[in-house]
Amino acid sequence: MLKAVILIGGPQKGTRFRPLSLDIPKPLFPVAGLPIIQHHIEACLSVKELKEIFIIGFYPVTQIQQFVNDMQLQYDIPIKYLQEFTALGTAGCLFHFRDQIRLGSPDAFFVMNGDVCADFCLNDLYQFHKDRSAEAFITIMSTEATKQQSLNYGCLVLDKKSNEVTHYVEKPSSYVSTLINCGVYVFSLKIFNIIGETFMSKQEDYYKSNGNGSKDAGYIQLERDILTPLAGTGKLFAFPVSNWWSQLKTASSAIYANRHYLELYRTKYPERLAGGRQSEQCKIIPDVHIDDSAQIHPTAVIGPNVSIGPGVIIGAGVRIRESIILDAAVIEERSLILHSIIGRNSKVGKWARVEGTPCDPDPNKPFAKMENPRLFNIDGRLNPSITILGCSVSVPSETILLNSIVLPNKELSKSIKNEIIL
Ligand SMILES: Nc1nc2c(ncn2[C@@H]2O[C@H](COP(=O)(O)OP(=O)(O)O[C@H]3O[C@H](CO)[C@@H](O)[C@H](O)[C@@H]3O)[C@@H](O)[C@H]2O)c(=O)[nH]1
Repeated sequence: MLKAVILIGGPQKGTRFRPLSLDIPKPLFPVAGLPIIQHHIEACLSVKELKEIFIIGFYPVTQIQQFVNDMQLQYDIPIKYLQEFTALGTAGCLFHFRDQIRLGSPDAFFVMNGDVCADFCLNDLYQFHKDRSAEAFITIMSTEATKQQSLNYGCLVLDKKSNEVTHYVEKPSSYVSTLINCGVYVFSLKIFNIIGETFMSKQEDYYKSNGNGSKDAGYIQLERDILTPLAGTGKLFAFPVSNWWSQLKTASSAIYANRHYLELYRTKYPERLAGGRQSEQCKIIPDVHIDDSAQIHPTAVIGPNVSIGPGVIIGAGVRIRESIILDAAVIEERSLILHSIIGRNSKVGKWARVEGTPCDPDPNKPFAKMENPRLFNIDGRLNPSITILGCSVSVPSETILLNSIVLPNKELSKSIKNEIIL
């Protein structure tokens, strides 16, 4: 029997995802029509032996429980939200809830960062771990990145024959390896002994320092406190994959993830792609997901790589490409939406143009990943990015919004370019 844990952090995390995370916790932001972590749950369901899923984070229960209830109804598997009283770190939270994870003695459990998106190949990852179950405490799913981008991730050095991780450095300051940690793992239960030892030694340090230790003794980071010392001991392995994988840190990466999840639907869930009834309504350029309750005018042209949420209304002659339109948004006739996210309940008036700049990985660099730039560059100017309208924003007719971010509940009165409207 197997279990899975999805780590979602809390409201203080995911700041680069604002303003989209202002009215909805980032892990629940819809990409390709589903909350980000629902894609994780679906990946878990593809593993036959997997019998229970835990979502661990420090968001208030009220923000996550409805989603968990919906998932329980939709899928036939127990799913629980375990709330940390404070951030305990990526290993500290596993240790804190170890009794629940160990219950029923699973053979192993998956751990997945909630802020990655991928064509998760959990069955293959588990098979790899199982083949080494005598020695492996942890198997890390890993992938290649460029030399420069690898510095933003956990970097692994492998023994080529056995795939044992001989060296691990989290976000190194200079080049270590282009093989990076994807934030998806299989853990054996034995790992709790190792985390336990780290916990005890941190506690001792804390008491010795007379309570003046910098971090809470319960705060244990998986990457620095566990993976780094475990490398080279024969207990840490890596499973390199070449499937699509990306981090989901910024709003731009949501557009990128949207495109890839839609592409995966072609083989895994073709029924989620617009076609049949929807294609009779308007012109669809694949891949597109349209919620059944959306109303699309027959003369609109939608796609490629567009997701349209519940209750959205799209007027005559509207053109939408590479964008996410969230619940109950209204796009009035003849407007154009490119590389943008339109927040829930927002309204774009007639003949308006809402356009952003894509931040896709450089196609000329093999293994390039999404850049996740900060909002502002070193000159204090806004980095070009997708255009984002927070929830309940109103854009007047015949205006242009270019590379801009508009916070929730704003009523714009004119065109804007490279601006943040606070
Ligand atoms: N429950 C819980 N979750 C947490 C906590 N801290 C972080 N998380 C969650 O754990 C995941 C990792 O978050 P970060 O700590 O921000 O790490 P990172 O910069 O994303 O880097 C990690 O992921 C990379 C791959 O995306 C890895 O390459 C890197 O080595 C590392 O594991 C996120 O989903 C975040 O919400 C915590 O205290 N508690």
